[in-house]
Amino acid sequence: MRPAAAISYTHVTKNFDRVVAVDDVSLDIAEGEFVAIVGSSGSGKTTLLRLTNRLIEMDGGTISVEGEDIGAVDPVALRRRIGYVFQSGGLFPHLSVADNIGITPKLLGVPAPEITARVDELLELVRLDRGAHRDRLPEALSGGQRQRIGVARALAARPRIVLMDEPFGALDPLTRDALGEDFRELHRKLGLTTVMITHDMTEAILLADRIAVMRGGKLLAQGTPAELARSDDAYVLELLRTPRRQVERLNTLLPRGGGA
Ligand SMILES: Nc1ncnc2c1ncn2[C@@H]1O[C@H](COP(=O)(O)OP(=O)(O)OP(=O)(O)O)[C@@H](O)[C@H]1O
Repeated sequence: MRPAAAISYTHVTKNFDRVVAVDDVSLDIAEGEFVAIVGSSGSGKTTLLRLTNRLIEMDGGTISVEGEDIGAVDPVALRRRIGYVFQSGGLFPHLSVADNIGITPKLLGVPAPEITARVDELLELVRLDRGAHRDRLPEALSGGQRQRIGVARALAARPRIVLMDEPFGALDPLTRDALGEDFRELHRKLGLTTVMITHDMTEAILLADRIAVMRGGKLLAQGTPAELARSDDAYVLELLRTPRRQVERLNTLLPRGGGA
């Protein structure tokens, strides 16, 4: 028997007025899997993620998380079981780094000394120096540091599932690469199930086990990069052509055997 999916979407639909934001999407995400959702702006990626932890409610279909229909789970309890990393960190500007990271444990009534220890542990996990960062406000951090704090905050209540909405999109390429690699390692080390939205097919191929492609609210295709390459959908193939073209151009333009 196959193990229960960590997240299972069955015929999920969400409308906003006359827009069908998510249109009959069915997708299973296995425990421990890293899945990237790729698609252009407005294809329904964020809506699908927000339906998963009941930030918004669906109009049709079902979603189950760890075998439980989310309709039967209290939304607040559900959100504590699922970490969420927002596009640009989504940190509270008036709270220090430590208070941002510790906010969920605080709401859960964890005693202050335990929160302090957990914050330190999380800062270490996301590779930020505790002394230098604990008491800073988000405005005093770089974009990459803010995203690291966003990841630490999402992990504070020890979720087994993490949803990430274009977490590395606004970063310079080197920081983006480093953070992506670091998160992939955290995903492995902590045994997480991760769903990450990205516009960038190269990032999806490099980080995810499996890629789901959305367009106009529909799930067009899903599979490993090699499986997607065998798709007969023109849009999916076009998405895959971009990373290949980049590699070919880089191979032409960058002399091999140098520093790069
Ligand atoms: N709260 C809302 N009210 C009305 N329409 C909405 C709302 N949220 C999303 N939509 C619409 O639903 C569709 C899907 O939006 P969604 O944000 O899920 O796309 P996306 O793929 O995440 O886009 P992006 O990559 O730009 O974040 C879009 O047409 C959007 O305008």
